[in-house]
Amino acid sequence: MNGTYGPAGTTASDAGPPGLPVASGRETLREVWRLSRGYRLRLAATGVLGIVSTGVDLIVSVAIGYLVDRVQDGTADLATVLTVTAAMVLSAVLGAAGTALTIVLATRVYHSILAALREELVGHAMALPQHHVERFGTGDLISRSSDDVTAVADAAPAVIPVLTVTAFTIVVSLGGLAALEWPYAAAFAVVLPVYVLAVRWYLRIGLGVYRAERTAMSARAQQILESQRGYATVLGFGIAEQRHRAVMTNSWRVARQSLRARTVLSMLNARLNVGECLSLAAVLVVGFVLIDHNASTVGGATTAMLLVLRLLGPVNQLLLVIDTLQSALASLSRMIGVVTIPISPADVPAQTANTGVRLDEVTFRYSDGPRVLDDITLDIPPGQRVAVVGVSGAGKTTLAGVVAGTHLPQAGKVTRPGRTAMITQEVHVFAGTVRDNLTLAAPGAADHDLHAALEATGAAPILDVLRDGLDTPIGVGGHPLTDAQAQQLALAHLLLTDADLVILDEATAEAGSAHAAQLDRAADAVLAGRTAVVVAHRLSQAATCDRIMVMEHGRIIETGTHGELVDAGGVYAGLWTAWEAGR
Ligand SMILES: Nc1ncnc2c1ncn2[C@@H]1O[C@H](COP(=O)(O)OP(=O)(O)OP(=O)(O)O)[C@@H](O)[C@H]1O
Repeated sequence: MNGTYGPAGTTASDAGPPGLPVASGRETLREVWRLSRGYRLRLAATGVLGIVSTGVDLIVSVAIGYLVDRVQDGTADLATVLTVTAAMVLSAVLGAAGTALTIVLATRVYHSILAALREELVGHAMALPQHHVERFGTGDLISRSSDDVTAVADAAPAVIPVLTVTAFTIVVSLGGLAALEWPYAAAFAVVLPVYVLAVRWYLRIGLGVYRAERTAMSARAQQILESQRGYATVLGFGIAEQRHRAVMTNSWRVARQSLRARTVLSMLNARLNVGECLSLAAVLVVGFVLIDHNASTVGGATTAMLLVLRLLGPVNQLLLVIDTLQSALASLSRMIGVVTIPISPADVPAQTANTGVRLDEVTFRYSDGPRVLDDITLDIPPGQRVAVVGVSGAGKTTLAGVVAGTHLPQAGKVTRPGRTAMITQEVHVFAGTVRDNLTLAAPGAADHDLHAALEATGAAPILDVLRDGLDTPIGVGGHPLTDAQAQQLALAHLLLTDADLVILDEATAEAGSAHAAQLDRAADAVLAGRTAVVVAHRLSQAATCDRIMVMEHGRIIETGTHGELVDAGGVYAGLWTAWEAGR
């Protein structure tokens, strides 16, 4: 594991629950350097433009010094003043234009690299085995791919102009001071440690404070998410008050961390004021001594003061945006932390060209809980449709997850075809049009394919009630769909993906209802000609499968066709009798 787990830089009391890894400074730099691969030429060109623009801009300070000397020795005439003024205006305009262009170019590269990182983050998060995500908490993952990305993106307008201007101004101004008279550069250099110490103090304290703030925000997001997801449970157990208190506690933690961050910022400001005062005084004293010894002119001292003043502005601004920079860096290290989680080959189930499924002595448990799947071995030949039945809690959904590859077994081996698709009990409708939802995993599908899939799964009538047919927005903010419609749409989507192996773990539908019959027909259309594992909540569905596996306490206790199992008079026969009686 590359990253360090848990919120770096926080005290035990701040830490909250263990989270996804946070990348160290070195890892963050390495990853950013790697991501910048395609942009390095542009970055170099931006650097050259920045240095030239800053150099042109500094001509103003030199020109003012020159004018002071000409006025002092009485050689300044109107033509000289006008020429120097024109040169100053021109250099100021060219310098400003060049700096603006530098900032635009730097911002583009910044956002391109950020977009590449976000793509990698989302891709990596999707590839993480579900048990990883469950262990660390989806709230943290969501916070990193939303809040943290926003923090890094929002930092751009504040940070990039200052970073670009400061970096080039420091280099060019120090060079200018040294070229003027080295003692001027030395005077500034003597005060530089005050700034260095201020920055080091802030980096030492600030980074930890900002990470703690972000971590507290993640914990709060996780709390709120869990309370919302488990709303029915919260109401059912009457624990709303308790959940409310937990969210309040986390919100206070966020408030405390934010207060700490702002206090640290005020203390930084005080240090900056001291630095500014000392640098101006140092250059003034050096200028006085040099003029006194005829080693510099008044114009030279004026230029030196102007250069130092120019230097102080960006340096102070840089330290002030370190606030935003720190926050962005903390977010960046959290984003990169996800990217650096290695996905070992063991996390990816073995794939086979064969379209069948094989499980060899598979054992699975959730975290440190008891075994939910206990030494399961099974072989599903290509094209066979297998139903998994059993009482609630027997391990059916878990088995489906292991076959689909979303759960990684602790022991044993799973082999499945590459093109696998699954419908779980929670069908999610993405915000977008019906077409967007249907083509998510089948981007090349034409409209007539979409209509055919909807027809085959009995979902075509959904379009009749939608104003713009396939173009109607659904999901969050769009036309609301019933659970049954969402499920039918998911089945149509599954049909379009043309997977070799289909795993169905649909939500239960009341036996004998029109909805149940509809879903059975839709499932039939989707499963035709494919290898399939069906978690059969309706035994009518199991009865039509080629083979039935009965699960109990994480083990397969019976297997056979519907007829064989009914005749055998075992557990399945009992379930079937109860089912028939309930219809
Ligand atoms: N995410 C989880 N974390 C911890 N334990 C879990 C998790 N999901 C399921 N379990 C436990 O694993 C066992 C098997 O659950 P599973 O959902 O696989 O059973 P099932 O047969 O599909 O039940 P149902 O028909 O009610 O969906 C149960 O004891 C359940 O409490």
